[in-house]
Parts: sequence; structure tokens; C-alpha cells
Amino acid sequence: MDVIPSLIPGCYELLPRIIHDTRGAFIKTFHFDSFREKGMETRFQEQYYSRSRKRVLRGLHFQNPPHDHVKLVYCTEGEVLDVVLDMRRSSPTYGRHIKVNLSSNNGNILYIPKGLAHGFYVLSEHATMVYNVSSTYSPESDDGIHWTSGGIDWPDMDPILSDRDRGFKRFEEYESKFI
Ligand SMILES: Cc1cn([C@H]2C[C@H](O)[C@@H](COP(=O)(O)OP(=O)(O)O[C@H]3O[C@@H](C)C(=O)[C@@H](O)[C@H]3O)O2)c(=O)[nH]c1=O
Repeated sequence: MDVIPSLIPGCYELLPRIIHDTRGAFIKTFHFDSFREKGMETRFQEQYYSRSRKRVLRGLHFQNPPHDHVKLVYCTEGEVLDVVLDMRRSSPTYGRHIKVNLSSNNGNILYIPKGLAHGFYVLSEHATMVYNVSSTYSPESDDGIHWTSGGIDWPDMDPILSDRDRGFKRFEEYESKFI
């Protein structure tokens, strides 16, 4: 698995080896020793996935401390534009974001450290996004910022959203609890 550093410290795109044969493809998404060797989180506590249709936008979400967590995300059906924004106040890239296309064809994975807000926009007819998180769901710590904030340029300014996502404060007005 190749680990490609991003502009944001601690955030990596992981490129697993894809083994193709006449039946299709085989892709390993997590290997304890490789993650540990690279200093990445190995203790994932929950795994879940969502399925969305084209033009759905989910985000931008995070869990506040002390329930903050590392997220490992990848797309097993379709393609999404994935976005993470750095909310760590002392980070050299505080307030900056990166975009990565994640797709079932490429099998690429985004490793998201604690303190980043995460969201994605569905480019294909449907998309299934799988998450591994390093702490359990904490509804009172689960929070977000508005998808249009932080200077993110989305391909669609009228996406399909949840009511919750429509109601979040803008990043510029949100007092980040991440140091
Ligand atoms: C995240 C989560 C949600 N839920 C519940 C709450 C709600 O009733 C339902 C759907 O939740 P949401 O609307 O927050 O789902 P969704 O908008 O898909 O939330 C996800 O968005 C992306 C961008 C992420 O980064 C994820 O970590 C997660 O926050 O599932 C759980 O029971 N456990 C969980 O871990």
C-alpha cells in the first residue's frame, strides 16, 4: 500500500495494491502491521457505510474532543469528490482543505486524522462509502460545519442535503475545539 502525503499534515491518500484477475479485483483495505509501521492508527472501533445517490452531499462532519476520531474512508461503489478541512487551530494548514476523488475503480482510501471536517459529493449514479473510525459514535459530540464554508468550491451548488447539514454554522463562525 503506497501512502501519499497530502497538503494537510497527517492526512494521507492510501493506494492499495489491486490484484486483478478474470473474475474482477481483490483489494486489501487494512493491514495492522503496515499501518503500525507508518505510524497510523490501528485501533478502529466502528465500521459503517452509507449509500447515496448522485448529487448527494454529506458533510462536513467531525466528532469533537474527547470523542474525536481518525477516519479511514473509501468508496466501494461509484465515485465521490471527497473533501477534508483542517480545523486544528495550531496546524500550519488550519482552515485549508483538500479534495480527492475516491472511486471503487481506483480503490483509493483517505486516512483522515483527528481534527478534520469531512464531507463528500456523489459524482456517480450511486455511491457506497465505507468508514472505519477510531472511537465510537457519540451523538452529543457529533458536529459539523456548513458545506459552503471554508472556501470550498463544489461542482454543484444545489446538492441533495440532509436538514441537519443545511443547518450547520459556517466554519468562519464556528469556534473550533481542536487544538
Ligand atoms: C455517524 C452515525 C450516525 N448515526 C445515525 C444518526 C442518524 O440517525 C443516521 C444518519 O446520520 P447522519 O445524517 O449523520 O449520516 P451521514 O450524513 O452519512 O454522516 C456521515 O457523514 C460523513 C460525511 C462522515 O464523515 C461520517 O463520519 C458521518 O458523519 O445515523 C449512528 O447511529 N451512528 C453513527 O456513527
